[in-house]
Amino acid sequence: MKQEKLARSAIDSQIAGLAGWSLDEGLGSISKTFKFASFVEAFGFMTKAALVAEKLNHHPEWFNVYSRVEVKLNTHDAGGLTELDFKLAKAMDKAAGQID
Ligand SMILES: C[C@H](O)[C@H](O)[C@H]1CNC2=NC(N)=NC(=O)C2=N1
Repeated sequence: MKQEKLARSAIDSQIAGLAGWSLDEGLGSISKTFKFASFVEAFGFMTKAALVAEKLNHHPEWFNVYSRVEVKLNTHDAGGLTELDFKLAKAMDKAAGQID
């Protein structure tokens, strides 16, 4: 399904409903750093998030060191942010909430 790139107004209202996510310069992506109590918890989060990402066919750019996971979301096919990025962001927040 072709995803439409969101306009600034739609991005603003979507980000207002999220906690801890920030809009990157150029409005091309959103980012969040998740912190956990241990590497095992961080990796558990990544495992949960990976399964959701695969189901959505929408994949994060992420970076992990020990208990920290830095996540960046965008839709490369659309060259910007789409509904799918916000869907995955919410699913990742949920996955993180199930960890600690
Ligand atoms: C061919 C395949 O469906 C596409 O490349 C999908 C896969 N996962 C994706 N993930 C993300 N984040 N953006 C995309 O545009 C995207 N496209």
